[in-house]
Amino acid sequence: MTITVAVAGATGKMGRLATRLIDEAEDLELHAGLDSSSSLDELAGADVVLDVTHPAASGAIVDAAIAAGAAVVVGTSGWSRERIAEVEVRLRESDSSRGILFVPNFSVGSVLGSAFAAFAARHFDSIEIVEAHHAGKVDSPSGTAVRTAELIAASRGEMGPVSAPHADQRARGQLVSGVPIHSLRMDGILADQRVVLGGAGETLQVVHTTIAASAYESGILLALRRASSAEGVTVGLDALLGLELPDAR
Ligand SMILES: NC(=O)C1=CN([C@@H]2O[C@H](COP(=O)(O)OP(=O)(O)OC[C@H]3O[C@@H](n4cnc5c(N)ncnc54)[C@H](OP(=O)(O)O)[C@@H]3O)[C@@H](O)[C@H]2O)C=CC1
Ligand SMILES: O=C(O)C1=N[C@H](C(=O)O)C[C@H](O)C1
Repeated sequence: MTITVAVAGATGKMGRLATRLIDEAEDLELHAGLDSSSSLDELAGADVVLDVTHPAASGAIVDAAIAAGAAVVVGTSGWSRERIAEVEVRLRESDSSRGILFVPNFSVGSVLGSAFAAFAARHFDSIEIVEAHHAGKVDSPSGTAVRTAELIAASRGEMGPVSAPHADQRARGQLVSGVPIHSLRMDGILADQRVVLGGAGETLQVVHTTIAASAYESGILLALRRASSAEGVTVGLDALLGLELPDAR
Protein backbone atom coordinates (compact mmCIF):
# COMPACT_ATOMS: atom_id res chain seq x y z
CA MET A 1 0.00 0.00 0.00
CA THR A 2 1.31 3.45 -0.90
CA ILE A 3 1.38 6.14 1.81
CA THR A 4 0.86 9.67 0.46
CA VAL A 5 2.81 12.38 2.29
CA ALA A 6 2.41 16.16 2.31
CA VAL A 7 5.65 17.87 3.34
CA ALA A 8 5.21 21.25 5.08
CA GLY A 9 8.55 23.03 4.83
CA ALA A 10 9.46 21.32 1.56
CA THR A 11 11.85 24.10 0.49
CA GLY A 12 13.90 23.87 3.69
CA LYS A 13 16.85 21.64 4.54
CA MET A 14 14.79 18.96 6.29
CA GLY A 15 11.94 19.25 3.79
CA ARG A 16 14.26 18.74 0.81
CA LEU A 17 15.82 15.73 2.53
CA ALA A 18 12.39 14.21 3.28
CA THR A 19 11.16 14.88 -0.27
CA ARG A 20 14.16 13.02 -1.70
CA LEU A 21 13.57 10.07 0.65
CA ILE A 22 9.89 9.96 -0.35
CA ASP A 23 10.80 10.07 -4.05
CA GLU A 24 13.24 7.18 -3.57
CA ALA A 25 10.89 4.96 -1.51
CA GLU A 26 8.53 2.64 -3.38
CA ASP A 27 5.88 2.70 -0.64
CA LEU A 28 5.79 6.51 -0.23
CA GLU A 29 4.42 9.14 -2.61
CA LEU A 30 4.63 12.93 -2.41
CA HIS A 31 1.11 14.39 -2.14
CA ALA A 32 2.26 18.04 -1.94
CA GLY A 33 5.26 20.13 -0.94
CA LEU A 34 4.40 23.32 0.94
CA ASP A 35 6.46 26.39 1.76
CA SER A 36 5.69 29.55 3.74
CA SER A 37 3.46 30.94 0.96
CA SER A 38 1.35 27.78 0.48
CA SER A 39 -2.28 27.35 1.45
CA LEU A 40 -2.82 24.72 4.14
CA ASP A 41 -5.71 23.47 1.96
CA GLU A 42 -2.98 21.59 0.07
CA LEU A 43 -2.70 19.18 3.01
CA ALA A 44 -6.18 17.78 2.30
CA GLY A 45 -6.17 14.22 1.02
CA ALA A 46 -2.69 13.25 2.29
CA ASP A 47 -2.35 10.14 4.47
CA VAL A 48 0.48 11.74 6.44
CA VAL A 49 1.58 15.36 6.93
CA LEU A 50 5.25 15.84 7.76
CA ASP A 51 5.85 19.21 9.45
CA VAL A 52 9.42 20.50 9.28
CA THR A 53 8.91 24.24 9.28
CA HIS A 54 9.32 26.87 11.97
CA PRO A 55 8.21 26.84 15.63
CA ALA A 56 5.83 29.75 14.96
CA ALA A 57 4.14 27.94 12.07
CA SER A 58 4.00 24.40 13.39
CA GLY A 59 0.87 24.76 15.57
CA ALA A 60 -1.38 25.90 12.71
CA ILE A 61 -0.03 23.14 10.44
CA VAL A 62 -0.75 20.47 13.05
CA ASP A 63 -4.29 21.81 13.57
CA ALA A 64 -4.92 21.89 9.80
CA ALA A 65 -3.62 18.34 9.44
CA ILE A 66 -5.93 17.11 12.23
CA ALA A 67 -8.86 18.89 10.56
CA ALA A 68 -7.94 17.24 7.26
CA GLY A 69 -7.98 13.81 8.94
CA ALA A 70 -4.31 13.15 8.20
CA ALA A 71 -1.77 11.48 10.45
CA VAL A 72 1.01 13.89 11.46
CA VAL A 73 4.75 13.64 12.00
CA VAL A 74 6.08 16.79 13.68
CA GLY A 75 9.82 17.29 13.29
CA THR A 76 9.72 21.03 13.95
CA SER A 77 11.29 21.99 17.26
CA GLY A 78 9.91 24.29 19.95
CA TRP A 79 7.15 22.00 21.24
CA SER A 80 6.91 21.96 25.04
CA ARG A 81 5.22 19.20 27.01
CA GLU A 82 2.38 21.62 27.80
CA ARG A 83 1.72 22.48 24.13
CA ILE A 84 1.76 18.80 23.20
CA ALA A 85 -0.81 18.12 25.93
CA GLU A 86 -3.07 20.80 24.43
CA VAL A 87 -2.83 19.18 21.00
CA GLU A 88 -3.68 15.83 22.56
CA VAL A 89 -6.93 17.33 23.85
CA ARG A 90 -7.75 18.85 20.44
CA LEU A 91 -7.04 15.52 18.72
CA ARG A 92 -9.34 13.67 21.12
CA GLU A 93 -12.10 16.20 20.54
CA SER A 94 -11.72 16.05 16.75
CA ASP A 95 -13.30 13.64 14.29
CA SER A 96 -9.86 12.37 13.29
CA SER A 97 -8.96 8.79 14.10
CA ARG A 98 -5.33 9.39 13.08
CA GLY A 99 -2.31 9.77 15.33
CA ILE A 100 0.42 12.39 15.79
CA LEU A 101 4.10 11.63 16.28
CA PHE A 102 6.23 14.40 17.77
CA VAL A 103 9.83 13.60 16.95
CA PRO A 104 12.30 16.01 18.62
CA ASN A 105 15.17 14.23 16.87
CA PHE A 106 15.07 11.77 13.97
CA SER A 107 18.64 10.57 14.65
CA VAL A 108 18.83 7.14 16.28
CA GLY A 109 22.13 8.05 17.95
CA SER A 110 20.64 11.17 19.48
CA VAL A 111 17.62 9.25 20.80
CA LEU A 112 19.94 6.68 22.37
CA GLY A 113 22.06 9.47 23.89
CA SER A 114 18.98 10.96 25.55
CA ALA A 115 17.95 7.50 26.74
CA PHE A 116 21.39 6.77 28.23
CA ALA A 117 21.35 10.15 30.02
CA ALA A 118 17.89 9.44 31.44
CA PHE A 119 19.05 6.02 32.62
CA ALA A 120 22.15 7.48 34.31
CA ALA A 121 20.16 10.32 35.88
CA ARG A 122 19.06 8.10 38.75
CA HIS A 123 22.69 7.77 39.85
CA PHE A 124 23.86 11.41 39.78
CA ASP A 125 22.39 14.56 41.35
CA SER A 126 24.35 17.19 39.37
CA ILE A 127 23.13 17.16 35.77
CA GLU A 128 23.38 19.86 33.11
CA ILE A 129 22.93 19.86 29.33
CA VAL A 130 25.11 21.76 26.85
CA GLU A 131 23.73 21.80 23.32
CA ALA A 132 25.31 23.43 20.27
CA HIS A 133 23.77 24.09 16.86
CA HIS A 134 24.47 25.93 13.63
CA ALA A 135 24.03 29.71 13.72
CA GLY A 136 20.85 29.49 11.59
CA LYS A 137 18.84 27.69 14.25
CA VAL A 138 16.15 30.13 15.43
CA ASP A 139 14.96 28.40 18.59
CA SER A 140 16.72 27.65 21.84
CA PRO A 141 16.99 25.49 23.79
CA SER A 142 16.80 22.77 21.17
CA GLY A 143 13.82 20.43 21.10
CA THR A 144 16.21 17.56 21.75
CA ALA A 145 17.59 19.21 24.89
CA VAL A 146 14.06 19.93 26.15
CA ARG A 147 13.07 16.31 25.58
CA THR A 148 16.27 15.08 27.28
CA ALA A 149 15.63 17.28 30.32
CA GLU A 150 12.05 16.01 30.55
CA LEU A 151 13.23 12.40 30.34
CA ILE A 152 15.87 13.02 33.02
CA ALA A 153 13.25 14.50 35.38
CA ALA A 154 10.81 11.65 34.67
CA SER A 155 13.54 9.06 35.24
CA ARG A 156 14.43 10.57 38.62
CA GLY A 157 10.76 10.59 39.64
CA GLU A 158 10.49 10.55 43.41
CA MET A 159 14.25 11.31 43.74
CA GLY A 160 13.31 14.92 43.01
CA PRO A 161 14.96 17.62 40.90
CA VAL A 162 18.61 17.65 39.99
CA SER A 163 20.96 19.90 41.94
CA ALA A 164 21.25 23.20 40.04
CA PRO A 165 22.87 25.75 42.37
CA HIS A 166 22.73 29.51 41.63
CA ALA A 167 20.27 28.84 38.83
CA ASP A 168 18.82 32.36 39.16
CA GLN A 169 21.92 33.76 37.39
CA ARG A 170 21.43 34.11 33.61
CA ALA A 171 24.71 32.47 32.69
CA ARG A 172 23.57 29.32 34.48
CA GLY A 173 21.32 28.46 31.53
CA GLN A 174 17.57 27.92 31.16
CA LEU A 175 15.89 25.46 33.48
CA VAL A 176 13.68 22.84 31.81
CA SER A 177 12.10 20.35 34.21
CA GLY A 178 14.70 21.65 36.69
CA VAL A 179 17.67 20.80 34.46
CA PRO A 180 19.92 23.69 33.30
CA ILE A 181 20.33 23.82 29.51
CA HIS A 182 23.10 25.90 27.92
CA SER A 183 22.70 26.70 24.21
CA LEU A 184 25.46 27.59 21.75
CA ARG A 185 24.58 28.91 18.24
CA MET A 186 27.66 29.16 16.08
CA ASP A 187 29.45 28.45 12.81
CA GLY A 188 31.28 25.17 12.40
CA ILE A 189 28.64 23.01 14.11
CA LEU A 190 25.59 21.15 12.80
CA ALA A 191 24.15 19.69 16.02
CA ASP A 192 25.77 18.49 19.20
CA GLN A 193 24.55 17.64 22.70
CA ARG A 194 26.50 16.88 25.85
CA VAL A 195 24.80 15.79 29.06
CA VAL A 196 27.18 16.19 31.98
CA LEU A 197 26.39 14.12 35.08
CA GLY A 198 28.42 14.81 38.20
CA GLY A 199 28.77 12.75 41.37
CA ALA A 200 31.30 12.20 44.14
CA GLY A 201 34.75 12.33 42.54
CA GLU A 202 33.56 11.66 38.98
CA THR A 203 31.71 12.94 35.95
CA LEU A 204 29.97 11.00 33.24
CA GLN A 205 29.36 12.72 29.89
CA VAL A 206 26.89 11.50 27.28
CA VAL A 207 27.84 13.16 24.00
CA HIS A 208 26.10 12.96 20.65
CA THR A 209 27.33 14.73 17.53
CA THR A 210 25.46 15.04 14.24
CA ILE A 211 27.98 15.56 11.45
CA ALA A 212 25.57 15.30 8.49
CA ALA A 213 21.82 15.43 7.88
CA SER A 214 21.97 11.82 6.70
CA ALA A 215 21.70 11.00 10.43
CA TYR A 216 17.98 11.83 10.16
CA GLU A 217 17.16 9.62 7.18
CA SER A 218 16.27 6.30 8.81
CA GLY A 219 14.25 8.05 11.52
CA ILE A 220 12.24 10.08 9.00
CA LEU A 221 11.39 6.94 7.02
CA LEU A 222 10.46 5.01 10.17
CA ALA A 223 8.21 7.82 11.40
CA LEU A 224 6.44 8.26 8.04
CA ARG A 225 5.80 4.52 7.74
CA ARG A 226 4.54 4.13 11.30
CA ALA A 227 2.49 7.33 11.44
CA SER A 228 -0.36 6.11 9.28
CA SER A 229 -1.17 3.32 11.76
CA ALA A 230 -0.45 5.31 14.95
CA GLU A 231 -3.19 6.37 17.35
CA GLY A 232 -3.28 9.31 19.74
CA VAL A 233 -0.12 11.29 20.52
CA THR A 234 3.34 9.71 20.60
CA VAL A 235 6.44 11.66 21.64
CA GLY A 236 9.91 10.59 20.60
CA LEU A 237 11.36 8.16 18.11
CA ASP A 238 12.23 5.94 21.10
CA ALA A 239 8.67 4.62 21.15
CA LEU A 240 9.07 3.44 17.54
CA LEU A 241 12.46 1.89 18.26
CA GLY A 242 11.08 -0.23 21.11
CA LEU A 243 13.06 1.65 23.76
CA GLU A 244 11.30 1.71 27.11
CA LEU A 245 11.83 5.17 28.55
CA PRO A 246 10.13 6.78 31.55
CA ASP A 247 6.87 8.53 30.70
CA ALA A 248 7.86 12.20 30.47
CA ARG A 249 4.37 13.47 29.48
N1 LIG B 1 13.40 16.49 14.45
C1 LIG B 1 14.62 16.55 13.91
O1 LIG B 1 15.38 15.57 13.90
C2 LIG B 1 15.09 17.82 13.29
C3 LIG B 1 14.31 18.94 13.40
N2 LIG B 1 14.71 20.10 12.84
C4 LIG B 1 13.76 21.19 12.95
O2 LIG B 1 13.00 21.24 11.76
C5 LIG B 1 12.61 22.57 11.48
C6 LIG B 1 13.07 22.95 10.07
O3 LIG B 1 14.47 22.92 10.01
P1 LIG B 1 15.26 23.27 8.66
O4 LIG B 1 14.76 22.43 7.55
O5 LIG B 1 16.69 23.23 9.01
O6 LIG B 1 14.79 24.79 8.42
P2 LIG B 1 14.88 25.67 7.10
O7 LIG B 1 14.97 27.07 7.55
O8 LIG B 1 15.90 25.13 6.17
O9 LIG B 1 13.44 25.44 6.39
C7 LIG B 1 12.26 25.93 6.96
C8 LIG B 1 11.07 25.55 6.08
O10 LIG B 1 9.89 25.97 6.74
C9 LIG B 1 9.17 26.87 5.90
N3 LIG B 1 8.58 27.91 6.73
C10 LIG B 1 9.20 28.89 7.41
N4 LIG B 1 8.31 29.68 8.03
C11 LIG B 1 7.09 29.18 7.70
C12 LIG B 1 5.76 29.58 8.00
N5 LIG B 1 5.51 30.64 8.77
N6 LIG B 1 4.76 28.81 7.49
C13 LIG B 1 5.00 27.73 6.73
N7 LIG B 1 6.24 27.32 6.39
C14 LIG B 1 7.26 28.05 6.88
C15 LIG B 1 10.21 27.45 4.94
O11 LIG B 1 9.55 27.92 3.77
P3 LIG B 1 10.16 29.12 2.87
O12 LIG B 1 11.20 28.49 1.99
O13 LIG B 1 8.99 29.64 2.08
O14 LIG B 1 10.72 30.12 3.83
C16 LIG B 1 11.07 26.23 4.70
O15 LIG B 1 10.46 25.36 3.76
C17 LIG B 1 13.24 23.43 12.60
O16 LIG B 1 12.30 23.62 13.63
C18 LIG B 1 14.38 22.55 13.11
O17 LIG B 1 14.70 22.84 14.44
C19 LIG B 1 15.87 20.20 12.13
C20 LIG B 1 16.69 19.12 12.01
C21 LIG B 1 16.38 17.85 12.58
O1 LIG C 1 17.49 22.94 14.04
C1 LIG C 1 18.20 21.91 13.95
O2 LIG C 1 19.17 21.81 13.19
C2 LIG C 1 17.85 20.77 14.79
N1 LIG C 1 16.77 20.83 15.54
C3 LIG C 1 16.26 19.81 16.37
C4 LIG C 1 16.25 20.24 17.81
O3 LIG C 1 15.85 21.38 18.09
O4 LIG C 1 16.60 19.45 18.69
C5 LIG C 1 16.94 18.48 16.14
C6 LIG C 1 18.40 18.55 15.82
O5 LIG C 1 19.10 18.86 16.97
C7 LIG C 1 18.69 19.55 14.72
